[in-house]
Amino acid sequence: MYSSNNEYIPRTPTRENRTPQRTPQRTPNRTAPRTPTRVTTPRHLSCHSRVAFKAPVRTPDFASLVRKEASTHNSFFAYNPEKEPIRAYLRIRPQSTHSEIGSSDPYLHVVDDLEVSMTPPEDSNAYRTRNRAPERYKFSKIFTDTVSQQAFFNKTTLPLIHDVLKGQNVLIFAYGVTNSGKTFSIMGTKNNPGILPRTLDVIFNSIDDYMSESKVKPCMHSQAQLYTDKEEENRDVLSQITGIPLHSGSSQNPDLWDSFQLPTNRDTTAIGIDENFEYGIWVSFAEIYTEKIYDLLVKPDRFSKRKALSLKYEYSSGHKYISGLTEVRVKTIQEAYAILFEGQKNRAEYSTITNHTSSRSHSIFTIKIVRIPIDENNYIIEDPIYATVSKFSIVDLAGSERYRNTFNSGQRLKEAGNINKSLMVLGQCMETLRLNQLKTAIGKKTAMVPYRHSKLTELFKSSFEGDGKAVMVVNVNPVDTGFDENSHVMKFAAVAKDVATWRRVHPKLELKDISTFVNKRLRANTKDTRIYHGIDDLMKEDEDEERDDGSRDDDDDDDDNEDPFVDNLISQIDDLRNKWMESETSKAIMESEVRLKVTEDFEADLKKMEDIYMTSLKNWNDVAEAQVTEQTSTMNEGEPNNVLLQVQEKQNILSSTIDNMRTRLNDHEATKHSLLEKIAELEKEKQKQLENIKQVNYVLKERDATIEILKANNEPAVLSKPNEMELDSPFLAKPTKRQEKKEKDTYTKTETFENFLDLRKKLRRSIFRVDEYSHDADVIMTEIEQFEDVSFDLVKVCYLEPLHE
Ligand SMILES: Nc1ncnc2c1ncn2[C@@H]1O[C@H](COP(=O)(O)OP(=O)(O)OP(=O)(O)O)[C@@H](O)[C@H]1O
Repeated sequence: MYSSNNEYIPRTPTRENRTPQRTPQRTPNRTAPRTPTRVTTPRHLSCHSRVAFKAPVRTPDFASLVRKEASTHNSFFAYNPEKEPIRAYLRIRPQSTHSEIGSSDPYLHVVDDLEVSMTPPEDSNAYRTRNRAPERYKFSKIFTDTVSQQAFFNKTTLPLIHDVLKGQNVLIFAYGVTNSGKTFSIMGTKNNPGILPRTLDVIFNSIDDYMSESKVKPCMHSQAQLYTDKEEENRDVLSQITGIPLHSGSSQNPDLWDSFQLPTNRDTTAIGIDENFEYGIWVSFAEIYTEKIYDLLVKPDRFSKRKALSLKYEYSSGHKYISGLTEVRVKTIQEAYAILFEGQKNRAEYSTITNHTSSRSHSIFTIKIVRIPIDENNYIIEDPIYATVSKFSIVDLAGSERYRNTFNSGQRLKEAGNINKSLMVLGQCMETLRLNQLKTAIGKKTAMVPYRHSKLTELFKSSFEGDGKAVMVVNVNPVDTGFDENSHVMKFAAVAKDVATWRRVHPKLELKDISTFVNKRLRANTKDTRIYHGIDDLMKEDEDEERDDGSRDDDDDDDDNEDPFVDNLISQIDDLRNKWMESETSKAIMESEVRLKVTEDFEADLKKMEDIYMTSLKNWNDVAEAQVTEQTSTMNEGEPNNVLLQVQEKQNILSSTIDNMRTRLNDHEATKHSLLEKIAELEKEKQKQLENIKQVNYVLKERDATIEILKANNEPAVLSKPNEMELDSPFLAKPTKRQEKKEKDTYTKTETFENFLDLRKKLRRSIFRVDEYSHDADVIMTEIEQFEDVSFDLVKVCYLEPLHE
């Protein structure tokens, strides 16, 4: 189980009476001898994804049905993804006795168990080109130079062995620059073995009596199949590889393997296994060099070209595997070591032949564990369809230093380029996976991860994408390696650590209804029930070191029956509880993120609305202010505000206009009335005057007639005085003295008067022929008007009106 900071926390021991023994041999004082029906509890066995059963039916062709279903439907496998972050463990190499002690201060400081800080020294590129502040990096756990191989293995790898024996796939890889201690961490030395030999030790220690003899073997990525007849004949692959004659009893005789010089300091740990299975162990050893995959269990031949292997696709799982890679069954730890050493020897020979150091290639040691189920009656189900395959890949990567610092031409450059390419692609994959996680969290489309750009990532795609755990060991050598190189390594680790892989949760396999037609073999009742001191005991020591509170689980006292199956169940419950906690936590985090997002969105919307409102308000204010400013600028102090005055003035003008209009309307009415009255009066007056004019005309006509008569008689005209009626005429008003004088003159000045008459005649004529003499009429009128007291109006009234009548 793992805490939030990815630290492996050992399950609290459930039995107090377990002794923390470290011998690989089982203690002889085993209690409760095993009966063929070992477990009475209904068994729900964890099974690998390849085989999933809900309720197997007793039909002869059930297995073929399952096979068919498995090959056609991926949905057949229950898929329950769980978050599984990549753990990154930092290991700091101790200063070697040969290395020069630098004059400057060390740039790497361990802050605590989880964090280091790196201060760029003055001679580093970072100091010259970037921020000079210390860089801080967090890890799942930091191991300083004093940590032993055993402690390092217990913390980093032991929990993974537990997982792989339970059917999970695991990948552990060491990353760092050359000479940083990768090979030391993975392989170790004869007296101080590293992760890989210890893993083999623990697996063999744990499996012990449950080593499978079945004919089921692993194939492809995670499939199982039976030996073919031909393979059956050539089963001694191990003997072929190692050159040591092998016979059926060899695995029982470790003396045969003495030449391999087994490590002196072997790991004696054994962990609890599920005793409902037998375990077959298969190992392989490969190398990736200049983007080509080679089998390290193939003996080098100086005279023929080394054969590169290809990656192939396993349809049912969607993952890739190295096609044609030798997989050897190992039944004892000696055999396993023999294969390991053989592979290492071949690697060294290859590097001599091809003139490269082994640190220029990636080495991949794979342990495949085939679990063969045992049914309630102690029968081994020897059918590959019921077998599960899990694998533990241990990878020692090539040095991550950048080639421009080390190489400059030819094969070295190509080699370095390819090493850097695969490591660079690994980094890109990690970065893309990390970004994809973020994108998924916010509902964005994810990017394609560039696994196919290198063999290394293509092969381990499955480990980063839901087919097991991935663990990274980051090695640094702060004394001999420069700041820049290690900073690069740290940055890679920081990205990889943020990647959460998703792993399958295997469905349960119910074995009690298994078909009678399945190939079964009664399991030899080899030994009594064994007592193992499992991972709990092992971790107890570390726990005591770390947590000195003296607390122990209460249920230890009640738990007297030693039953690995119960242990397993408890372990599963613990795991489930942790997963439940994790899922609850992630759910809560997700909920809070959603809430935060919704709140932020709302806030953003409100802010937008507020902005729009404020902007328009500001615009209005600006306009008003501009006007006021304009006015103010032209306004003297103490003067009233012109805008206001203008408005008031406009209002006043408007109301006075309305008043005026109203008054004028009233006046107009009054004027209209008065005018109408006046018109009526004038009409009356006009009538009256017309009457008078008629009479004057009549008088004048008479006078004319009289004058004509007188003229004819040459008698001086004697004009009678006008009568009363004539005197009443406004035109013949009572003459003034001057007028009297004038009249007198007129009468006396006959000639003038006659001119006048003449003119009058002309006038008559011209008016009579209006169009023809209109011009003359005007002239005449002007002349007439020259006479005193004679106006056009008078002439008109006197002479024209009668004409029109
Ligand atoms: N934790 C350690 N304790 C003691 N010695 C160590 C430790 N780590 C590394 N060394 C020693 O440092 C030297 C270099 O280590 P190692 O060969 O493992 O480096 P490397 O990173 O694998 O290099 P390369 O990439 O070239 O293979 C070895 O002599 C090794 O024994």
